[in-house]
Amino acid sequence: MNEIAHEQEVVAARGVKVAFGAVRALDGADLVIRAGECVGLVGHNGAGKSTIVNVINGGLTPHEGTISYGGEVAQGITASRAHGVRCVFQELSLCPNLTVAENARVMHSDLTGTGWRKQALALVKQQLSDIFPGHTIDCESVVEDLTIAERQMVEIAISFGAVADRPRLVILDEPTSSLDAGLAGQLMAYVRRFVEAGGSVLLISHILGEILSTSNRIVVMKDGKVVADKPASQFQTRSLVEAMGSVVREQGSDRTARVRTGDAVLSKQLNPRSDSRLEAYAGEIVGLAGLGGHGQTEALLEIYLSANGNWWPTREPKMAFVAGDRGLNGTFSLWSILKNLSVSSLKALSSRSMISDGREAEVGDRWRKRIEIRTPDMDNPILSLSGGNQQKVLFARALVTTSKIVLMDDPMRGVDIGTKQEVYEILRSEASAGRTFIWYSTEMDEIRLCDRVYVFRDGAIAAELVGEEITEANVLAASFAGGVAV
Ligand SMILES: Nc1ncnc2c1ncn2[C@@H]1O[C@H](COP(=O)(O)OP(=O)(O)OP(=O)(O)O)[C@@H](O)[C@H]1O
Repeated sequence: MNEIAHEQEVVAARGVKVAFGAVRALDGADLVIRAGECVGLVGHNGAGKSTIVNVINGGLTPHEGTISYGGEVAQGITASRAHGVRCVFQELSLCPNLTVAENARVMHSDLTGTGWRKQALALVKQQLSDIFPGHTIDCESVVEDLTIAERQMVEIAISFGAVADRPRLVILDEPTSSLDAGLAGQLMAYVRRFVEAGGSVLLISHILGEILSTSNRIVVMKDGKVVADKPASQFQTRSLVEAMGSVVREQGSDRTARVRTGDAVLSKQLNPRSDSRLEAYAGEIVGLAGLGGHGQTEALLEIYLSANGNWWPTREPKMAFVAGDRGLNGTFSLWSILKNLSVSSLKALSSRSMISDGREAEVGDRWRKRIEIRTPDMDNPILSLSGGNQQKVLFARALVTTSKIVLMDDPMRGVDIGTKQEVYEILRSEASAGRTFIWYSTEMDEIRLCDRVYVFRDGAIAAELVGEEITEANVLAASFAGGVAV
């Protein structure tokens, strides 16, 4: 590869400061990205990663510091686009009421003329097949009919696509948060090919394995500053976690020893066409695994609706639900952080139909400390929180209820490793106290924490794994037709 091209600076942010009221989102951060490299960007929730992305992408003007593209100081979205910067945002940004091809047109303004629709269709199809060979997305469908994983794939494909000018830097903010391991692997392989051909990628992820295996260089942010910037080969998981300011904890293996007692607290026939019955017992953590989009979310929704069909709030709801697609069905975007947290327990926080402000604030304060929701004030709007911190609020919302069963739809999307470890411990202690969790996860590390796992394939349960049978090999074998779990 050309050594000069390697050294070429695509984007440089120097001494960048951005404040939102009292919050210093960026406090003098420096980030340089050169041609032909994948830079991994990691840091705790609220460290400033999405903010620096917005600055580089030209959507946010820094209060101090400079941005240069190819050595030329400039600002704004037009300048960043002109220099080949593309961004796949953490909160996906496709227009839901347009088709996949129409969304490609929105992103690529040079798709013009009478044949633009055909061209757009060809562009996305080609790009999707290059990145995710074997995908089954219909590019003529309207985006709101796609699953969250498919939307993520489409947005990635559109960003890497080239019409007149090729992308020079593609920023991927949590690109695999909704993708299963197979799709995530395909994307990481494509990133490596793109970088080898001279392109640049800024990869933000809380899944440290993919950062370590894909990046050439890793930048660690903490509290709005860059605290480490070294070749990826000089980091291992432990040193990376420590650089982020967290502590690596050993995962206990006691979950495998759990003995089922009493009657099932949940027993549900899922798919009338098959004999898929999902059961759960008090104190169990039941995992739903398999390739993404094979019916796990639908199963959770079916279970939830069968218990809460009338939608009336009750003092002791039987089940709570942690949404994975927080933008679509998780957060109330015009409400405060506190109201978003307390909305599922209003009955319990009220006396004589009046909500007790004091009790609500006390609950908010307790959970803010327990899972470190990073905000100076719980009355701030929910959208003032970083993505991972919003997800923590949704998690707290479910745990605050007295529900005996908690359904979780891939709830750790974008949550940092320190908090994840905290949440895993909360799950264990709540399960020991008799709560039941039914947990769909796209991460194998989380599936391993479960007592029992149902592997889904084509909308039905393909296998049930217990204790030591819960291995990646068995989950993968059961995920594909013809595979046999041992
Ligand atoms: N529009 C906003 N208004 C107020 N505060 C904001 C706004 N956007 C970001 N912040 C704050 O700036 C800080 C940095 O947020 P940012 O989204 O950059 O973090 P992050 O590192 O991307 O976190 P995550 O891993 O959770 O995505 C956070 O404390 C966040 O609450």
